[in-house]
Amino acid sequence: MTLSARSVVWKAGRKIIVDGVTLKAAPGTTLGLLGPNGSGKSSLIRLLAGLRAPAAGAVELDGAAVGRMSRRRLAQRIALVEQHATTEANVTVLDVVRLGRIPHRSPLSPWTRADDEIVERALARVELADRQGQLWHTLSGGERQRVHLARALAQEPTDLLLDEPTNHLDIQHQLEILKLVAELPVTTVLALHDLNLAAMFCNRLAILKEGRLVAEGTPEEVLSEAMIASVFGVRAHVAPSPLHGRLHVQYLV
Ligand SMILES: Nc1ncnc2c1ncn2[C@@H]1O[C@H](COP(=O)(O)OP(=O)(O)OP(=O)(O)O)[C@@H](O)[C@H]1O
Repeated sequence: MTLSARSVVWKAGRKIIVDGVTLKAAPGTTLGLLGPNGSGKSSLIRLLAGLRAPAAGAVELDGAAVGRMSRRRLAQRIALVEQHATTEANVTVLDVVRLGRIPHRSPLSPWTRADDEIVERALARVELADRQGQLWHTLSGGERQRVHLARALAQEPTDLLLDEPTNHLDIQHQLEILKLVAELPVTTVLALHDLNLAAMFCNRLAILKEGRLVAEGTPEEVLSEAMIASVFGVRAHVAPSPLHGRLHVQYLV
């Protein structure tokens, strides 16, 4: 439930990509990772998911080193949706979402009615219940993204890691998916580019620049005009929205 990175370093060859990041996602938090292209968001998410071993530091889940947990145990706890998540061509939507149940079943345990219900619920949550039989390769980019989120929901994780989960979605689905994710009773870490959506749906934000964590806190603590100028090189006006009260960023070009 508490996923944390302690002084985590990851290198590609000799180049330092994630540079000593210390970060904790408290239970139930929706933590947004923000930063320019190439700042290390995806790399950090893969470290948190246990897909990569840090060159230094540690990633822990409830105090246990993620690197020492079995793949199966890890998959029972952490679900990951990657930025360019793909899957084999000749499978249906239902096949993909059913994959989410694999970590919870042993080779000898039969598929149960409960598994069916979990899969159906996950599909309904992303509004694709009526597409169960459609072939994966015929889906649009946004539909694929929603199917992968449904697969992650069917996994019933305690911790959900999402790399740009809205990049292919129309605005209605961006809002719906982020609302759904923010309301889930799980810890979520998600990489986002849209500062306004981050302010609306995340309780905490972590800002990366050149692999380093340069700010962490509530949107109100972190999303300042000075931070946007220094990290993103963009002038902006930041003020609470009179409509919904969350911070609203307007860019000045
Ligand atoms: N396996 C690798 N080999 C070499 N360089 C890599 C590797 N993986 C990542 N990088 C580099 O590390 C940097 C960070 O990449 P990463 O994908 O983590 O950034 P990001 O913040 O998610 O970017 P974006 O917003 O563009 O998705 C980039 O410069 C990338 O080219």
